[in-house]
Amino acid sequence: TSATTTTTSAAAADQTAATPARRSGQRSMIDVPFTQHQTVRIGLIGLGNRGAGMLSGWAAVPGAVVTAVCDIRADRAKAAADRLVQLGKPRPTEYGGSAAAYKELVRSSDVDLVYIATPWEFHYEQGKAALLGGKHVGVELPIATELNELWDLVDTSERTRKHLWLMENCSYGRNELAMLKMAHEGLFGEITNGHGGYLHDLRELLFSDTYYTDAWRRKWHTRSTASFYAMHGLAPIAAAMDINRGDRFTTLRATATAPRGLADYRERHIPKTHPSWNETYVNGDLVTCLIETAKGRIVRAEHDVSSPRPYSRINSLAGSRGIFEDYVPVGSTGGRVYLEPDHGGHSWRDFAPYRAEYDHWLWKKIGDDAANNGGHGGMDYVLQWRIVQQMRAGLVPDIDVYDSAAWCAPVPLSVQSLSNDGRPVAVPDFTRGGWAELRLGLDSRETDMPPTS
Ligand SMILES: NC(=O)c1ccc[n+]([C@@H]2O[C@H](COP(=O)([O-])OP(=O)(O)OC[C@H]3O[C@@H](n4cnc5c(N)ncnc54)[C@H](O)[C@@H]3O)[C@@H](O)[C@H]2O)c1
Repeated sequence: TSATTTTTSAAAADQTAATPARRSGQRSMIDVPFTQHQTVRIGLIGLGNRGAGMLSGWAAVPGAVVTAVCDIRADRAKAAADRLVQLGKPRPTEYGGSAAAYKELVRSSDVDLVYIATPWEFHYEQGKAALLGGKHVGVELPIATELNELWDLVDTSERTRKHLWLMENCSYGRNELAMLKMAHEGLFGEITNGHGGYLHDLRELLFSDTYYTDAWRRKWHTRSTASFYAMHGLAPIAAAMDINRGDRFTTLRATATAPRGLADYRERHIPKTHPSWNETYVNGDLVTCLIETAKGRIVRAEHDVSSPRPYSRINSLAGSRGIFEDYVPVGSTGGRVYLEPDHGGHSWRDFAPYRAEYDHWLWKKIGDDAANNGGHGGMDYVLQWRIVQQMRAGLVPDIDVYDSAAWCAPVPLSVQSLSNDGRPVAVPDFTRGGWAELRLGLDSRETDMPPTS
């Protein structure tokens, strides 16, 4: 089987010969530090559940100031500005009232960093516009949904010399970062495989008339069969495998189950007069991607938001000396391990002592602030704090445009593979050969936040 796999994958990987050449004026953004910013001035685009939820975290980070807020719904921009004033912060400029209002924000001279938290369909155009406006850009998941768009964001970042990255908060999860440190310290031996994903029963929210604005997220399920949003679980596995930092994704093959969950939920819970009854759901409930790497590792990335089940990002990593599994009911951290030579007897051990020993410096340093200031157990604030710190200190970002493009590529590649009977398709090398060199990323060395005065 493995011989067949290798041959098929090699054939598919050959297609990466199609990597477009860099145009003149374009240079790699690998290891490019931010220029130093005394204060990081932030402009927010999209102030719904996520954008509004991240507002107080941005405002709380030392050295950050929110100078601009934008939403197509002007009342949301005003509410965000009012909230900042309530928090004792300066009133930001409000942009809103039209789909194009964000274009003024990205051109404004008092913004260094644009944060985009609009529906998926706007990320590419808004992210690109922010780069062209001379801003660094943090984009919610995914940065784009088509391969040509991912390439264009890479190219635009390389031309404008500004960073664009995925706001992958789960990369900063405490378990994920401890797992990363353990991987880099060799506790799993040679890493051979990992699994991650996004398994979140969103059915009630998808059919809510008030949660997702204009039900944008449900509508994606009427358009294509794709792994829309596996990044939360995929990115931490990619980091542990040094993807684009010593290894790279080479091929992807996908499977999808039949779409059953949303229609079944609608049948049981949604009145026949509801507009959703005009919709047909085509995305498979469980979409699985198997991604192979240049070093022969396999990653399984899953996406399911339409089936009844407790939440999980899977988050499991294994190698020649041991295995970690998250989201299992063992101990306080929810994780379990089995590591040679310490463990034997085919029985799992609690992850808690390992998490304590391999706790990432970011959590030791700002874990308490994170717990007070942010959602998702504090990892949102750790991400915000770290970005602002990197911009102020003039550091290289932990997550760059190449990481982001690789983690989001399964969205279009799963469509390609599924439309081709699940055959492997080549994953582009967005680094154009720069992937092979080992370099630090999320597993960073401790640095201090520069003083605020
Ligand atoms: N990282 C995480 O943990 C996390 C959590 C939740 C959501 N998200 C992501 O955040 C993004 C937003 O999701 P949400 O749940 O907040 O959706 P939402 O519908 O609550 O919010 C989207 C907002 O964007 C605004 N908007 C739409 N078009 C716009 C435009 N052209 N210009 C300016 N504003 C515009 C809408 O009016 C709305 O206020 C999505 O990408 C989602 O996947 C990430």
